[in-house]
Amino acid sequence: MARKPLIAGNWKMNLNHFEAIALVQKIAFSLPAKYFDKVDVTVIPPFTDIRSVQTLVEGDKLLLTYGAQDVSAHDSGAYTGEISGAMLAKLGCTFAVVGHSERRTLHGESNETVLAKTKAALKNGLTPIVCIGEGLEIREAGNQVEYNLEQLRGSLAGLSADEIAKVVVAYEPVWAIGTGRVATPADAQEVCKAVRGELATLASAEVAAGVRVLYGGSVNAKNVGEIVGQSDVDGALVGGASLKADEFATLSAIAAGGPLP
Ligand SMILES: O=C[C@H](O)COP(=O)(O)O
Repeated sequence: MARKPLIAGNWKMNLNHFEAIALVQKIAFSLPAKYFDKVDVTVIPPFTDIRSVQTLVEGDKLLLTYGAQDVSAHDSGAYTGEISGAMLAKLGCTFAVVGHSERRTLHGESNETVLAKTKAALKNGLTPIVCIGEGLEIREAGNQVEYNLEQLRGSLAGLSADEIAKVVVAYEPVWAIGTGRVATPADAQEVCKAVRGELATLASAEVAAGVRVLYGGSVNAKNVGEIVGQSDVDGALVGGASLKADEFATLSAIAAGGPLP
């Protein structure tokens, strides 16, 4: 099954809502409609920017989508600082990132938490981008496939095949995030292929063939072509390079198969 590539720009804790508007305007200017037949492009700003991005995207009928960097596992109530899936859906979000390694490491999120957030996203019609990824020690010991599949099983445990069909998986080796040390295309393919195999076991071969599996970790305009050229890599979760309009538009165009903007 042909899977449309997805380029998701995770801004992390960068850019206020004025800067968000400027960046989205520049990206949209560089990526006219023809690209969107071949690639889905989404931006994942901080929560405080989402309303401004919504106004711009809806007002100017832009074809890029947007999402959130996290979602609460809870529906509503006394959860200070949390943002619910219903709130994000009301803001027109398409995606919610769950289980990013920075949440797992810095905020102690377990697979159980990630699973609860994945369910909350699905319940509210958001597409969860479920992140998995090994640290350097695991990679150096050669246990990356086993480790990632365990995270995947834990993060999707008990979901139905229909639910799994609605998920995007992002493989992000922790040692490649923000370090400039990108995994080789073969490294990315190895784990993404194993992820697809595991999805076939968890759901079905048909579902696995339709789920988009992204790679993330120091992706930029120079390396994206080779990475998304791998048969089981369906796009990228981009951090640093998503903050530069020209570079993000260029790497999105490359994922679309060109031409360069
Ligand atoms: O979510 C994005 C990833 O953490 C990758 O970040 P990076 O492209 O800055 O390495």
